[in-house]
Amino acid sequence: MALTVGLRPLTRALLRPWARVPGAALGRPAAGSGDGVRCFGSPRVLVEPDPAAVGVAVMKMRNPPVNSLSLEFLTELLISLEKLENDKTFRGIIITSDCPGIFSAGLDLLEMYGRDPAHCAEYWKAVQELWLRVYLSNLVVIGAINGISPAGGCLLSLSCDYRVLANNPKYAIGLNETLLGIIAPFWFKDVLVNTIGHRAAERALQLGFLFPPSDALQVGIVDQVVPEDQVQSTARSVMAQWLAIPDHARQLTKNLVRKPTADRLLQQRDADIQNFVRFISRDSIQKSLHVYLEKLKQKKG
Ligand SMILES: CCCCC/C=C\C/C=C\CCC/C=C/C(=O)SCCNC(=O)CCNC(=O)[C@H](O)C(C)(C)COP(=O)(O)OP(=O)(O)OC[C@H]1O[C@@H](n2cnc3c(N)ncnc32)[C@H](O)[C@@H]1OP(=O)(O)O
Repeated sequence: MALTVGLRPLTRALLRPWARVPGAALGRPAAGSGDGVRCFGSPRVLVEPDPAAVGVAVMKMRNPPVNSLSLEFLTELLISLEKLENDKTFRGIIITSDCPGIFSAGLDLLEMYGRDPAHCAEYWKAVQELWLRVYLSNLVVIGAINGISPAGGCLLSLSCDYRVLANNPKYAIGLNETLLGIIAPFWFKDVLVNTIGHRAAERALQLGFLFPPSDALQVGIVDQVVPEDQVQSTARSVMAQWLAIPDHARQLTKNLVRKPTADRLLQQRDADIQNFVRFISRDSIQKSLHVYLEKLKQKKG
């Protein structure tokens, strides 16, 4: 899937061979990777082969303070995902967070507030790309959700094949866009409907539900809820179960199930970008984002 078509110099620069990132070339331990484990990645994304599971990589999101999906962060995630897809030694990825208490705070609001249409278009293209890359991945993708996961963070989780959530009441998950005065685009909606059903999705989307773990399990937005210190080990054991299936049969089946949903976006990506730019540029929407960002600041007292 072409990554750099239509992207501006900034993003193309970021997409240059990731090995530019000091110490992060494949095979050399990246800074802070500890005991020389062969890993790679970039400043905001650390990818480590799982020492206990052959063919499995753990992708740690580390864009402090809240793993908000900025354009740079999205680009680094895309680069790491592409490398894993192209490295045939990997069959599965566990996506998790290195930011305590937060899986991902979702899309970076500052990429959508006070930005010109060209930037918003570039940003939305990267958001689309991340979803398509994860949702259609040939790898087994398991979300080890070790923190709160609103909106874009929930979409990332829903795009995995399986979701393990830590049993911490603070770690709510959901598409809460209406609480910000905005909306989830149709492909966010489609993935939620596919996961929890039409009526539950309709209610959750309109009310901007953030489901605490027990409710998230009950409605089906996650597959398992476990004690916080068992999230990674549970993700690893589920991965082993999924990797016991022959890759080609599992990949063909995943594609059979997911391609119609992905095609709805693939057939209208430019129109979706234009719709996003028109919508997000509305004065009323910009005002809503301003109010929400102010609330976040006031929350800190
Ligand atoms: C009719 C046609 C329609 C066409 C439609 C087309 C498209 C649809 C249109 C738009 C699509 C939008 C889809 C949007 C998806 C999203 O993901 S929007 C983001 C939603 N995220 C949230 O609501 C989470 C907001 N954050 C929080 O609730 C909290 O920060 C927290 C994650 C619970 C963490 O709390 P805490 O640990 O207390 O940390 P702080 O709140 O203090 O935050 C630390 C700093 O991080 C900043 N921040 C937090 N979240 C974000 C974010 N998402 N983006 C940017 N920045 C964020 C926060 O402001 C703090 O910054 P400072 O330290 O104050 O600088």
